Amino acid sequence: MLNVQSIDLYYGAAQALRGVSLQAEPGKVTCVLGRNGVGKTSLLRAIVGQHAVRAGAIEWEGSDIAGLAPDRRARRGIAYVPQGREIFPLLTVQENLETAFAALPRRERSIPPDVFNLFPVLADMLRRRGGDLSGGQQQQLAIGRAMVMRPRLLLLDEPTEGIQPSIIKDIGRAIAYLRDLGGIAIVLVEQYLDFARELGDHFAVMDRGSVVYAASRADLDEGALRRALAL
Ligand SMILES: Nc1ncnc2c1ncn2[C@@H]1O[C@H](COP(=O)(O)OP(=O)(O)OP(=O)(O)O)[C@@H](O)[C@H]1O
Repeated sequence: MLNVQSIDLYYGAAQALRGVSLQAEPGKVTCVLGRNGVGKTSLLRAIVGQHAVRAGAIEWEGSDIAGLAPDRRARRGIAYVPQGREIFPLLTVQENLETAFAALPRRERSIPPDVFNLFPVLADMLRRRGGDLSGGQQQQLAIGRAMVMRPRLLLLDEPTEGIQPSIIKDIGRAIAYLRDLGGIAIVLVEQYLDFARELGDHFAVMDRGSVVYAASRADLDEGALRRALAL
Protein backbone atom coordinates (compact mmCIF):
# COMPACT_ATOMS: atom_id res chain seq x y z
CA MET A 1 0.00 0.00 0.00
CA LEU A 2 1.21 3.47 -0.92
CA ASN A 3 0.06 6.27 1.34
CA VAL A 4 1.21 9.74 0.36
CA GLN A 5 0.29 12.12 3.15
CA SER A 6 0.05 15.82 2.69
CA ILE A 7 3.30 16.41 0.80
CA ASP A 8 4.71 19.79 -0.21
CA LEU A 9 7.32 20.05 -2.97
CA TYR A 10 9.19 23.14 -4.16
CA TYR A 11 11.38 24.05 -7.11
CA GLY A 12 13.40 26.83 -5.49
CA ALA A 13 10.82 29.29 -4.21
CA ALA A 14 8.03 27.94 -6.45
CA GLN A 15 5.70 25.51 -4.73
CA ALA A 16 4.64 22.69 -7.08
CA LEU A 17 2.78 20.43 -4.59
CA ARG A 18 0.57 21.69 -1.77
CA GLY A 19 -0.52 19.16 0.84
CA VAL A 20 -1.05 16.37 -1.70
CA SER A 21 -2.34 13.04 -0.42
CA LEU A 22 -2.82 9.93 -2.53
CA GLN A 23 -3.26 6.21 -1.93
CA ALA A 24 -2.61 3.21 -4.14
CA GLU A 25 -3.25 -0.43 -3.30
CA PRO A 26 -2.17 -3.72 -4.88
CA GLY A 27 -4.39 -4.92 -7.71
CA LYS A 28 -5.85 -1.44 -8.29
CA VAL A 29 -5.16 1.49 -10.58
CA THR A 30 -5.13 5.00 -9.08
CA CYS A 31 -5.46 7.60 -11.84
CA VAL A 32 -4.07 11.10 -11.42
CA LEU A 33 -5.69 13.55 -13.81
CA GLY A 34 -5.27 17.22 -14.54
CA ARG A 35 -4.10 19.72 -17.12
CA ASN A 36 -0.48 20.45 -18.05
CA GLY A 37 1.64 21.91 -15.30
CA VAL A 38 -0.62 21.15 -12.32
CA GLY A 39 1.95 18.95 -10.58
CA LYS A 40 1.24 15.39 -11.72
CA THR A 41 4.82 14.63 -12.75
CA SER A 42 6.12 16.34 -9.61
CA LEU A 43 3.99 13.96 -7.54
CA LEU A 44 5.53 10.93 -9.27
CA ARG A 45 9.02 12.41 -8.92
CA ALA A 46 8.38 12.81 -5.19
CA ILE A 47 7.25 9.19 -4.86
CA VAL A 48 10.30 7.78 -6.68
CA GLY A 49 12.69 10.13 -4.91
CA GLN A 50 13.85 12.23 -7.85
CA HIS A 51 12.88 15.36 -5.95
CA ALA A 52 12.78 15.78 -2.17
CA VAL A 53 9.58 16.78 -0.43
CA ARG A 54 9.69 19.61 2.08
CA ALA A 55 6.80 18.37 4.21
CA GLY A 56 4.55 15.34 4.57
CA ALA A 57 5.15 11.59 4.45
CA ILE A 58 5.42 8.94 1.72
CA GLU A 59 4.56 5.59 3.27
CA TRP A 60 5.20 2.46 1.28
CA GLU A 61 4.51 -1.00 2.68
CA GLY A 62 4.32 0.44 6.16
CA SER A 63 7.43 2.65 6.36
CA ASP A 64 8.16 6.25 5.45
CA ILE A 65 10.44 6.24 2.39
CA ALA A 66 10.53 10.03 1.92
CA GLY A 67 14.18 10.16 3.01
CA LEU A 68 15.41 7.26 0.83
CA ALA A 69 17.47 7.73 -2.34
CA PRO A 70 15.81 6.70 -5.63
CA ASP A 71 17.86 3.51 -6.00
CA ARG A 72 16.81 2.36 -2.51
CA ARG A 73 13.18 2.95 -3.44
CA ALA A 74 13.66 0.96 -6.66
CA ARG A 75 15.02 -1.92 -4.59
CA ARG A 76 11.84 -1.76 -2.55
CA GLY A 77 9.85 -2.54 -5.68
CA ILE A 78 9.00 0.93 -6.96
CA ALA A 79 9.25 1.27 -10.76
CA TYR A 80 8.74 4.41 -12.81
CA VAL A 81 7.82 4.81 -16.47
CA PRO A 82 8.60 8.50 -17.02
CA GLN A 83 6.92 10.90 -19.38
CA GLY A 84 8.90 10.90 -22.61
CA ARG A 85 9.95 7.31 -21.84
CA GLU A 86 13.68 7.97 -21.36
CA ILE A 87 14.85 5.03 -23.42
CA PHE A 88 18.62 4.85 -23.91
CA PRO A 89 18.82 5.51 -27.66
CA LEU A 90 22.22 3.91 -28.27
CA LEU A 91 21.57 0.75 -26.23
CA THR A 92 19.76 -2.20 -27.82
CA VAL A 93 16.26 -3.17 -26.72
CA GLN A 94 17.76 -6.04 -24.72
CA GLU A 95 20.29 -3.75 -23.04
CA ASN A 96 17.55 -1.23 -22.23
CA LEU A 97 15.54 -4.00 -20.55
CA GLU A 98 18.62 -5.14 -18.65
CA THR A 99 19.24 -1.69 -17.16
CA ALA A 100 16.47 -2.62 -14.71
CA PHE A 101 18.65 -5.43 -13.34
CA ALA A 102 20.46 -2.87 -11.18
CA ALA A 103 17.49 -2.87 -8.80
CA LEU A 104 17.41 -6.67 -8.49
CA PRO A 105 19.40 -9.24 -6.53
CA ARG A 106 21.68 -11.24 -8.84
CA ARG A 107 19.57 -14.41 -8.82
CA GLU A 108 16.50 -12.51 -10.06
CA ARG A 109 18.23 -10.88 -13.03
CA SER A 110 16.20 -12.19 -15.94
CA ILE A 111 13.59 -10.76 -18.27
CA PRO A 112 10.19 -12.20 -17.34
CA PRO A 113 8.44 -13.86 -20.32
CA ASP A 114 5.26 -11.84 -19.84
CA VAL A 115 7.16 -8.77 -21.14
CA PHE A 116 7.33 -10.46 -24.54
CA ASN A 117 3.83 -11.96 -24.27
CA LEU A 118 2.42 -8.45 -23.78
CA PHE A 119 4.74 -6.74 -26.26
CA PRO A 120 5.84 -9.29 -28.90
CA VAL A 121 7.44 -6.51 -30.94
CA LEU A 122 10.16 -6.25 -28.28
CA ALA A 123 11.14 -9.89 -28.82
CA ASP A 124 11.45 -9.21 -32.56
CA MET A 125 13.59 -6.13 -31.96
CA LEU A 126 15.92 -7.26 -29.18
CA ARG A 127 19.05 -6.31 -31.11
CA ARG A 128 17.76 -3.00 -32.47
CA ARG A 129 18.84 0.24 -30.87
CA GLY A 130 16.27 1.90 -28.62
CA GLY A 131 16.56 5.10 -30.63
CA ASP A 132 15.47 3.29 -33.81
CA LEU A 133 12.10 2.28 -32.34
CA SER A 134 8.89 4.22 -33.00
CA GLY A 135 7.42 6.26 -30.15
CA GLY A 136 4.85 3.56 -29.44
CA GLN A 137 7.49 0.83 -29.42
CA GLN A 138 9.63 2.92 -27.07
CA GLN A 139 6.67 3.26 -24.73
CA GLN A 140 6.24 -0.52 -24.73
CA LEU A 141 9.96 -0.85 -24.04
CA ALA A 142 9.72 1.60 -21.12
CA ILE A 143 6.86 -0.42 -19.60
CA GLY A 144 8.74 -3.67 -20.29
CA ARG A 145 11.82 -2.26 -18.57
CA ALA A 146 9.74 -1.40 -15.51
CA MET A 147 8.28 -4.94 -15.52
CA VAL A 148 11.79 -6.43 -15.42
CA MET A 149 12.03 -4.99 -11.89
CA ARG A 150 9.03 -7.12 -10.78
CA PRO A 151 7.60 -3.96 -9.22
CA ARG A 152 5.04 -3.93 -6.46
CA LEU A 153 4.37 -0.24 -7.17
CA LEU A 154 4.30 0.89 -10.80
CA LEU A 155 4.11 4.60 -11.67
CA LEU A 156 3.24 5.53 -15.25
CA ASP A 157 3.42 9.12 -16.51
CA GLU A 158 1.14 9.71 -19.51
CA PRO A 159 1.87 6.43 -21.30
CA THR A 160 -0.55 7.29 -24.14
CA GLU A 161 1.01 10.67 -24.94
CA GLY A 162 1.79 10.92 -28.66
CA ILE A 163 1.04 7.22 -29.26
CA GLN A 164 -1.06 5.84 -32.12
CA PRO A 165 -4.44 4.27 -31.20
CA SER A 166 -3.53 0.62 -31.91
CA ILE A 167 -0.58 0.81 -29.51
CA ILE A 168 -2.67 2.68 -26.94
CA LYS A 169 -4.90 -0.42 -26.91
CA ASP A 170 -1.88 -2.69 -26.32
CA ILE A 171 -0.73 -0.45 -23.48
CA GLY A 172 -4.20 -0.47 -21.93
CA ARG A 173 -4.26 -4.27 -22.11
CA ALA A 174 -0.82 -4.45 -20.50
CA ILE A 175 -1.86 -2.19 -17.61
CA ALA A 176 -5.05 -4.23 -17.09
CA TYR A 177 -2.98 -7.44 -17.10
CA LEU A 178 -0.56 -6.07 -14.51
CA ARG A 179 -3.45 -4.83 -12.35
CA ASP A 180 -5.17 -8.22 -12.53
CA LEU A 181 -2.03 -10.03 -11.36
CA GLY A 182 -3.16 -8.60 -8.03
CA GLY A 183 0.21 -7.83 -6.45
CA ILE A 184 1.03 -4.50 -8.09
CA ALA A 185 -0.28 -1.10 -7.03
CA ILE A 186 -0.46 1.13 -10.11
CA VAL A 187 -0.48 4.93 -10.28
CA LEU A 188 -1.41 6.17 -13.74
CA VAL A 189 -0.97 9.83 -14.64
CA GLU A 190 -3.10 10.49 -17.68
CA GLN A 191 -4.57 13.33 -19.73
CA TYR A 192 -6.63 10.99 -21.90
CA LEU A 193 -9.80 10.70 -19.81
CA ASP A 194 -11.42 7.75 -21.62
CA PHE A 195 -8.27 5.66 -21.16
CA ALA A 196 -8.15 6.51 -17.45
CA ARG A 197 -11.89 5.87 -17.00
CA GLU A 198 -11.51 2.36 -18.46
CA LEU A 199 -8.64 1.35 -16.20
CA GLY A 200 -9.08 3.35 -13.01
CA ASP A 201 -10.32 2.13 -9.64
CA HIS A 202 -9.58 5.43 -7.90
CA PHE A 203 -9.32 8.92 -9.36
CA ALA A 204 -7.60 12.10 -8.18
CA VAL A 205 -7.80 15.36 -10.10
CA MET A 206 -5.06 17.93 -9.50
CA ASP A 207 -5.06 21.65 -10.06
CA ARG A 208 -2.27 24.09 -9.21
CA GLY A 209 -0.41 21.67 -6.98
CA SER A 210 -3.40 20.33 -5.03
CA VAL A 211 -5.82 17.44 -5.29
CA VAL A 212 -9.16 19.14 -5.97
CA TYR A 213 -11.35 16.07 -6.48
CA ALA A 214 -10.93 12.43 -5.45
CA ALA A 215 -13.29 9.49 -5.78
CA SER A 216 -13.40 5.74 -6.24
CA ARG A 217 -14.95 4.23 -9.35
CA ALA A 218 -18.14 3.28 -7.45
CA ASP A 219 -18.84 6.81 -6.24
CA LEU A 220 -17.39 8.74 -9.14
CA ASP A 221 -19.52 11.74 -10.09
CA GLU A 222 -18.82 12.25 -13.79
CA GLY A 223 -20.00 15.88 -13.70
CA ALA A 224 -17.83 16.74 -10.70
CA LEU A 225 -14.85 15.02 -12.33
CA ARG A 226 -15.24 16.99 -15.55
CA ARG A 227 -15.76 20.24 -13.65
CA ALA A 228 -12.59 19.61 -11.65
CA LEU A 229 -10.68 18.95 -14.88
CA ALA A 230 -11.97 22.18 -16.41
CA LEU A 231 -11.00 24.38 -13.46
N1 LIG B 1 12.61 21.24 -12.66
C1 LIG B 1 11.73 22.22 -12.45
N2 LIG B 1 12.14 23.43 -12.05
C2 LIG B 1 11.24 24.44 -11.85
N3 LIG B 1 9.91 24.32 -12.02
C3 LIG B 1 9.46 23.13 -12.42
C4 LIG B 1 10.32 22.02 -12.66
N4 LIG B 1 9.57 20.96 -13.05
C5 LIG B 1 8.29 21.40 -13.05
N5 LIG B 1 8.21 22.69 -12.66
C6 LIG B 1 6.97 23.49 -12.49
O1 LIG B 1 6.18 22.83 -11.52
C7 LIG B 1 4.81 22.86 -11.90
C8 LIG B 1 4.28 21.43 -11.97
O2 LIG B 1 4.91 20.76 -13.06
P1 LIG B 1 4.65 19.21 -13.37
O3 LIG B 1 5.57 18.81 -14.47
O4 LIG B 1 4.67 18.44 -12.12
O5 LIG B 1 3.16 19.25 -13.94
P2 LIG B 1 2.34 18.17 -14.74
O6 LIG B 1 0.96 18.22 -14.22
O7 LIG B 1 3.03 16.87 -14.72
O8 LIG B 1 2.37 18.74 -16.21
P3 LIG B 1 2.79 18.02 -17.56
O9 LIG B 1 1.71 17.08 -17.87
O10 LIG B 1 2.92 19.15 -18.51
O11 LIG B 1 4.09 17.34 -17.29
C9 LIG B 1 4.75 23.60 -13.21
O12 LIG B 1 4.43 24.94 -12.92
C10 LIG B 1 6.14 23.49 -13.74
O13 LIG B 1 6.46 24.59 -14.56
